[in-house]
Amino acid sequence: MGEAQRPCAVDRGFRLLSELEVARGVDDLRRGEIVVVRDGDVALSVQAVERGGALAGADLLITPERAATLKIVNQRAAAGAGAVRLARAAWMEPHAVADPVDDLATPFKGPFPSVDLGPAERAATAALRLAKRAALLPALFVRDGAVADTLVVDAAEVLQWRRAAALDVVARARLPLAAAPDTQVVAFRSRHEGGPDHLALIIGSPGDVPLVRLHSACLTGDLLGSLKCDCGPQLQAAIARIAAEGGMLLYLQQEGRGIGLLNKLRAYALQDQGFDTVDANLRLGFAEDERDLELGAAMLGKLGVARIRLLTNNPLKVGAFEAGGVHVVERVSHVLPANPHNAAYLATKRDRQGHQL
Ligand SMILES: Nc1nc2c(ncn2[C@@H]2O[C@H](COP(=O)(O)OP(=O)(O)OP(=O)(O)O)[C@@H](O)[C@H]2O)c(=O)[nH]1
Ligand SMILES: [Zn+2]
Repeated sequence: MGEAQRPCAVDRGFRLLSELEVARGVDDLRRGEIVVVRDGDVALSVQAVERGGALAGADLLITPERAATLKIVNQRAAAGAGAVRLARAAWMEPHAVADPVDDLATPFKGPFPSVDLGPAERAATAALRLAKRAALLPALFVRDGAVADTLVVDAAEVLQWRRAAALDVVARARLPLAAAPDTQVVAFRSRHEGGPDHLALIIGSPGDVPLVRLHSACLTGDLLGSLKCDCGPQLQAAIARIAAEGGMLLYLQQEGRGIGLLNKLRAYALQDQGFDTVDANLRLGFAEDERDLELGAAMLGKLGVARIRLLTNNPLKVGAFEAGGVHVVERVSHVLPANPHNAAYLATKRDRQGHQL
């Protein structure tokens, strides 16, 4: 598409135009199209190709977390890089490299022939970041060279992109809740993204230092009553508690600690194989927590709130509000009773993620 057909992007300058290209890159990758990251390679999601197939002449790009799971330590990338490139070998099935579901059933022989990325590492890291934003498994086919009529995305733009930097309030309305009839909803949209839309519930009359809960979406827990986590009871208890004194509940659409619903369900399949919630994320190639928790501070900034009491057991959330310019005057513990299905999950959060339970 020519620039003349995108007047609003051009009017607001090159910066916005390249942000839009990043958003298009996310969409293209999700739809199974090839994307080029500037100064890097052609990238295509492994999931876009049928099992057994491959992109001709392409290598594979995976994250350091997935590489560690596959015990790939024979290259510099193991020390702090954001991407690992594997030369394709005849025995290597790309889908099995990308998806850990069969790791235990069919262990790899190896060794994996890794390729030094050199200066292309930035573009490779950016390409994997795009895959994560598209809620795909972070595993890509990569091939040198250009492809005609393909979107070219700027690596720096991908790497510096923050959800919190582009929030707009799009609606504000009354939303009486069963447990808190005096509630208003404020809906936010993340600019340049088709979704997701984040919500703030303003419950009762918040004081100068309101009680705030930052909740991350959990379809299985919030909506279906899953016993695997504590999200549903935490959500309901937070609403009831905030209703008693006035405050806010921020509902972030960052399902599965930011890896998306389908990847969270892949993580659950790994948990059925015996891995805990942290190792399941790492085996899939994600960090243990992929959320952009500074969104919470950005939302409160739009609502004019600078000091809060925060309902959480998670020290990362306290740090994220402080980093985003909202002072956490007090952390208020939010522990709900365990059940036989989530006891191990809660213990992992305490022992491996520093939750104060
Ligand atoms: N990837 C992954 N995500 C999970 C799993 N279990 C729950 N989640 C997600 O974890 C998130 C829980 O977020 P929060 O309720 O904000 O809680 P928290 O980070 O544990 O911190 P608290 O404020 O102490 O409750 C939700 O996005 C859930 O979808 C899991 O096993 N794997
Ligand atoms: Zn949950």
